[in-house]
Amino acid sequence: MDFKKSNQIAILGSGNIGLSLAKGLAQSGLYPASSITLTRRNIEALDEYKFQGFQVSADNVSASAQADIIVLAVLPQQLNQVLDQIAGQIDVSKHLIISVISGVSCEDIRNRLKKDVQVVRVMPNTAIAIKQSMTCISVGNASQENIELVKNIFNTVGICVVINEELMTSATALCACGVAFFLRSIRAASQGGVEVGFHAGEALKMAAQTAKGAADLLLQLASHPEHEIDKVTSPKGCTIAGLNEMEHNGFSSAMIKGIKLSAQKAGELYDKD
Ligand SMILES: NC(=O)C1=CN([C@@H]2O[C@H](COP(=O)(O)OP(=O)(O)OC[C@H]3O[C@@H](n4cnc5c(N)ncnc54)[C@H](OP(=O)(O)O)[C@@H]3O)[C@@H](O)[C@H]2O)C=CC1
Ligand SMILES: O=C(O)[C@@H]1CCC=N1
Repeated sequence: MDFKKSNQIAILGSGNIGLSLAKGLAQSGLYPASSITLTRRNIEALDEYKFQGFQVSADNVSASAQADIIVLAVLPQQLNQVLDQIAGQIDVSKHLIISVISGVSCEDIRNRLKKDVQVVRVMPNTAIAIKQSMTCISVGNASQENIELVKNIFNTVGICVVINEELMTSATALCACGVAFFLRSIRAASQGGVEVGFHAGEALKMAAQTAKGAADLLLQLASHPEHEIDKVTSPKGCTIAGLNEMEHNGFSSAMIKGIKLSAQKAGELYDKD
């Protein structure tokens, strides 16, 4: 029997990232909707997912008892209550816990559960819904078999890398918050496009495809951004005029400072007590 497909997953906290993960997993075919239980307190908000074949529940305890993999996807400030609820159901010989929660270490989770259960920390982004996530994983105390299982899951819904746990808050800023940062820059480009003559809808589509092409130049050619920029900037041309104007206004500096602040904030989201 295929080990992975035999697993049941419970996603405790089915909000933005929990549902994005559920969609990506179901789309990938690795876990059918029927093998995924989605929980939240307001389950009426999950009606659409119930209709699609996911199991939905407001009961974290029974969802955890039935699952092999428990995904923690509530806000950091909601975590302790959930851990206290499910602690009694955790079976260290069966359960694997995957936490997507920012700023909470694997050790924090084990300490709260008072159990030496296997905990892996992952940082996906919302592009997981379309199998395009950049996901960072820190393996905690997981067995090699479970590490391979988690890597397989997150490689199926995007690309994953294993990193040291102390870099997880940095990964949160760069890769998870990063979706918002790049989206805002695409939105700003489209607003510039409107200023120079395009309707909003067409400007957004043109800006998004341009951003996608630029990213693919780096990913597909393993190229450096400045190398590709040099090819665009004709001498005395309009690209360098626009680019330098952006830099005079702090374009790179704003992105760097924003990522630094996000990473710092990511480390301050959880109150252990
Ligand atoms: N959004 C993102 O892009 C990413 C978020 N993260 C992390 O994922 C976590 C969730 O973030 P996000 O999805 O944005 O937040 P959301 O607020 O969208 O989702 C949290 C969900 O948890 C549910 N919830 C709250 N309390 C409970 C409970 N006791 N039992 C079950 N469900 C509960 C809420 O629903 P209800 O109120 O109905 O219970 C809500 O749907 C955070 O820790 C964040 O740091 C990580 C990577 C990316
Ligand atoms: O904004 C947040 O706190 C969460 C963590 C990463 C993305 N969203």
